[in-house]
Amino acid sequence: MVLADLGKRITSAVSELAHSNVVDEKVFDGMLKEICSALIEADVNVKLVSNLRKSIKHTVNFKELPPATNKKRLIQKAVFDELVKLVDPHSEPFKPKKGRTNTIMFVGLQGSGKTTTCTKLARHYQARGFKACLVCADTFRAGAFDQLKQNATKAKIPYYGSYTETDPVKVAREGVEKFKKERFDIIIVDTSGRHQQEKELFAEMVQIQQAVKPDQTIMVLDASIGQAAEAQSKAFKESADFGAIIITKTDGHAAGGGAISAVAATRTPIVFIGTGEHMLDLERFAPQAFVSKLLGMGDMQGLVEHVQSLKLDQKDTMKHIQEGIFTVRDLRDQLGNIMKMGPLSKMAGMIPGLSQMMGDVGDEEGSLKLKRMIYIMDSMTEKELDSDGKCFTDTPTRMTRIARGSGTSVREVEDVLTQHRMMAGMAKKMGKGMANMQKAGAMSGPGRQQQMAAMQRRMQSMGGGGGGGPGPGGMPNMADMMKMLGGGAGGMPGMGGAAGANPFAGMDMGAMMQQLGGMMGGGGAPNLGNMMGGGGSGRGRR
Ligand SMILES: Nc1nc2c(ncn2[C@@H]2O[C@H](COP(=O)(O)OP(=O)(O)OP(=O)(O)O)[C@@H](O)[C@H]2O)c(=O)[nH]1
Repeated sequence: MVLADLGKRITSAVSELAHSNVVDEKVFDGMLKEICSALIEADVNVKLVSNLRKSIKHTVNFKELPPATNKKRLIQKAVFDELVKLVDPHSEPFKPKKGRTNTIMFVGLQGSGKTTTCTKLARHYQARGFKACLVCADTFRAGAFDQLKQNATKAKIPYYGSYTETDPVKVAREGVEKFKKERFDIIIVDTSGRHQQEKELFAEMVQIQQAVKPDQTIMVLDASIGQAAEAQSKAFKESADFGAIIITKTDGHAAGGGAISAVAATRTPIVFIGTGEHMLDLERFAPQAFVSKLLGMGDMQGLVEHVQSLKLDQKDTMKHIQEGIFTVRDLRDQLGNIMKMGPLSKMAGMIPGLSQMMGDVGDEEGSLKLKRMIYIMDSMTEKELDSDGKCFTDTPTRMTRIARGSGTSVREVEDVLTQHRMMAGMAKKMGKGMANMQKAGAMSGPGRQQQMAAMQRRMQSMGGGGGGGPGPGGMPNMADMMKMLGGGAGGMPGMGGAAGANPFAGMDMGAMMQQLGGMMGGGGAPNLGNMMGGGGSGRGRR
């Protein structure tokens, strides 16, 4: 994604400033210049870039800074805030409510990804307990209904459309009426793609809008639209006043800045971004998290949401970890879950600092490695899987048997077992941490308050706002744990600051990175844990 290159350039301009001994106006101007040319090259509208530059200069007001000010921090914060402003129109998007019909209509240029995104969005709401369905009002493109039907069937979403009716307004009206009667919460209407010049098609779009009276109209924009975005989105806005934007294909090679500029041109919020062709490749867009991710500072909230939406079965493993146990089977289940989460590069983008450090370890290489690890564990006996791994050190011939059975090498089997040992060690510490937490939960009076306050402080020291801390007694889930690891979502993340100390000694961000780095054969990313400032235990090979 070229947006990532933009992020890297901005991050490097800012960190150059952070590393220079003297921060004078010349250094500051140099940084601003680099940021602005990076934005312009990424197709962000020139006028917007110029405004951003003025705003940063105005906020920092270099000449009048008192000598004691922490200039670096002030400048970093100003850059972060202005980038957020660039993608934040300060208007709340529509939020669908359960128990009533919410009609959403999609509009956009031909081939922008409307049909695909309609299904992604329906699936998104379905996964969150809404009764969702799709209506195909694209009678213009041959095959449009078939495409929607195929997508909807795959995602198990009810749909409506017609092979014979040529009037899209009629199809849209009939579809919405039918699903309203059937008490669907979310009805998504897909319309045909059109060009700014096609007057009749624009008129037709308005007629559909009048017929179905959508609660929200969403414009779909392809990230590759470039500088044309402003004119196109304005043309749509004038005809069908849309209230939200979804940018698709942000995983492609487009600069993406044009689509970002459309937000400012129409003062409309981006609600989601499409990050791939798969049904699950839809991410909720939040200005702060987006900029945070763009600058390689991660998006823990996004990660938590993503993990929650997958509804992974973590019960057994979580129960084990709570007890300080981690079996070989737990490792296999966790790796299986990681594979479900989608490309590693996507996950890495959400974890602070990881995408930059992952370097050249490609998705393919990473997932091949994971698959081989799973093959290895699939060749183990049930007893071996449920063990703590000691049986392999006691009888090393087991490793030869497994290597042969899985078509891998003894060295790879050893690697899996090393990985398991490290995670088991972490689980043990984690188990102790949980036990302490439960003790604090069971306590009453000032003792409990003290313990809880101490825990809260430790979490806050990890860099984020801290989200109120874990509930006492209740079983934590993977998402909660990730929240703890990332220091909770919300709050301004420290620019360039990696996660710091950790509530469970040894189980820290650094260690987790090391695990991920290790799993992917992170030869190119040595000692990720230490680089992150965490105290990971080091990945040793026997
Ligand atoms: N890589 C990637 N491809 C996407 C994304 N969203 C959609 N696509 C692809 O873009 C192509 C066009 O998508 P469609 O959904 O058919 O586009 P459309 O806007 O409905 O097309 P019209 O009906 O002609 O207007 C398809 O091949 C999709 O798989 C995305 O976020 N990333």
